[in-house]
Amino acid sequence: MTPWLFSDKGIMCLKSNNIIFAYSDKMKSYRYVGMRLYSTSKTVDPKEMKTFKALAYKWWDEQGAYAPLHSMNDLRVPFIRDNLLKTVTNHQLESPLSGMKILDVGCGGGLLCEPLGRLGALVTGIDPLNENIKTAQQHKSFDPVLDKRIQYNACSLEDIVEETVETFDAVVASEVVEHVNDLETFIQCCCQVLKPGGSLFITTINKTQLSYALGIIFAEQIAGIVPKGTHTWEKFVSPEELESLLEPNGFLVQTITGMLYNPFSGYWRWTENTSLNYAAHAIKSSAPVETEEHHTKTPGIDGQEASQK
Ligand SMILES: CC(C)=CCC/C(C)=C/CC/C(C)=C/CC/C(C)=C/CC/C(C)=C/CC/C(C)=C/CC/C(C)=C/CC/C(C)=C/CC/C(C)=C/CC/C(C)=C/Cc1cc(C(=O)O)cc(O)c1O
Ligand SMILES: C[S@@+](CC[C@H](N)C(=O)[O-])C[C@H]1O[C@@H](n2cnc3c(N)ncnc32)[C@H](O)[C@@H]1O
Ligand SMILES: [Mg+2]
Repeated sequence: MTPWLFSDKGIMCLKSNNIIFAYSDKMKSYRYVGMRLYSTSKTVDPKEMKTFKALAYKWWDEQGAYAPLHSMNDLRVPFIRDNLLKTVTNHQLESPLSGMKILDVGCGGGLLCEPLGRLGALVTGIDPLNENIKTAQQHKSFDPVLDKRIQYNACSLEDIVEETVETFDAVVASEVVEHVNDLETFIQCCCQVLKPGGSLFITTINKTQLSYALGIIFAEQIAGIVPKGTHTWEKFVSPEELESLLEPNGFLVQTITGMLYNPFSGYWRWTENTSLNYAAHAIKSSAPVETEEHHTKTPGIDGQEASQK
């Protein structure tokens, strides 16, 4: 990673712990400028960061604003585990994901990192918002086993892509893609950090009239299941749009299946109906991507792709 920022204060250097320094020609040294509040990048929307910052210390309140994400673990943890186990020949019963490296992008307070760590996986959780990562760090530190298996980093996906090319067996982006800018770049980065044959797991909200009525009007304005202003319907992603981004960017879609939230019980169930929430599993193709012109393309970011006849 080259942690350089360019600003009206000259070239600034981002050191670890998100502390920003600026180089002073006069003093011939770096001086402290301040703390970075969230990672800026092509895929991070500053408006979204403001929304999430307001709730950054509420992640582990099981009855609070993130209650539906706590109960979603009943579906998404077995979904990830079982699909990953299809790719291995044998596994330990007690820690079936032992040895697997998982990247949880947009991990928030670590609600999904922790159960994946308990299944034996080595989990890297990243989130652009410092406050989320602080909450996640603090929570895992209560459990010495998880403390070793999980590492957190306050950064965007683009920040780590260069140093983690083909590193992970799985990338998870749960309830994240409807909050990102430039979804294609986001998907391309997911592809780059995955090993060939690695798995991408996405859960999100479909872009339908029903998701507007129930996901925004009902869930936010009427029932208060999700805080007001959490979601913007225009940013919702349909399974068709997701597939149309995954397939040309090096993925083979395996499964797309619906999830239905029962607001009375607070629990989720699987359904064939994908008109509200859904989960997707795609595998990074081992072969290079074929483009329309029959050129061989290696997926890259910012349109930097190797092309050969
Ligand atoms: C205009 C207006 C108000 C219309 C509403 C009228 C109305 C209530 C119509 C109901 C129609 C209906 C029942 C449709 C269901 C469609 C369907 C697929 C039916 C299947 C039938 C079936 C199998 C039923 C089984 C029994 C069951 C489960 C019954 C419940 C039915 C029901 C009422 C379903 C609606 C559930 C609901 C309110 C869904 C909201 C959808 C949604 C997108 C919620 C977001 C949930 C979420 C991901 C929360 C986590 C989260 C995320 C974020 C973030 O930033 O992303 C932030 C947070 O704080 C979070 O908590
Ligand atoms: C609804 S929360 C989901 C948290 C976690 N994945 C879970 O399910 O418990 C969305 C998270 O995505 C993060 N996020 C928003 N935009 C992002 C982006 N462009 N890249 C990575 N994470 C992002 C937010 O900071 C927030 O923590
Ligand atoms: Mg969301």
